[in-house]
Amino acid sequence: MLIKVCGMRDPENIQSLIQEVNPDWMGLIFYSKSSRYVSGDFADSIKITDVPKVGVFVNEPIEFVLNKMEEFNLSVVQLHGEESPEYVRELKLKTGKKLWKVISVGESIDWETLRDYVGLIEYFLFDTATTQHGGSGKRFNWEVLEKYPFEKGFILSGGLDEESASEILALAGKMPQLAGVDLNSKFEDAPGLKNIEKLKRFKGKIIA
Ligand SMILES: O=C(O)c1ccccc1NCC(=O)[C@H](O)[C@H](O)COP(=O)(O)O
Repeated sequence: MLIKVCGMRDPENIQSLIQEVNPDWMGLIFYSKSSRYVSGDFADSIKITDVPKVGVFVNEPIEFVLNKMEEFNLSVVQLHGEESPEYVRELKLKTGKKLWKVISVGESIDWETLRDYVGLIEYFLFDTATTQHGGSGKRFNWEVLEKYPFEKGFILSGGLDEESASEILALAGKMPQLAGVDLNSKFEDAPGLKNIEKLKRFKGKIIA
């Protein structure tokens, strides 16, 4: 089970995360309305950190994404808005990097609307629908995923906490497409500041 820790920005907290948790990815949020927004002030120290970095974007112009990829040395782009398959195709052509498409989950999902993304992305990321786009701290009803019709891997997100570990493992037992989890607000002491002990405990439960 792969682990992404999202909403990082504090250089000391990032160093502790890398040394003590060693996640598969660290997420940086480039959505200016988020309380976890990463400004350019942090770029020099974050750019050189030794962990794959996922940039989180909400309906941004492609040029903005390209600039942040360069500025922060991003390995993955997570598209957290209403970006169309055409937008994703263009971004893929221009960057050649791995792209994740977020699907905001409410009561149900119209799976056909996801089909055009399948050949373009590395993973879908399923997150709880919210007017703030992300970071709600709320779980969606995972039963919605039971009819997931693709082989494409996905990342589970939305309000995951320490107590979610056993249910995540049970879901992974039923769904081999579940490649990883995305951890955020339930592991924070303050927006953008993660509790390293909580993350370590969670990792201990989820990684055999
Ligand atoms: O976390 C935010 O503030 C945020 C705001 C706007 C768009 C995306 C955002 N977060 C991106 C993520 O991938 C989060 O980890 C995901 O939404 C889950 O967050 P949480 O429900 O707090 O676990």
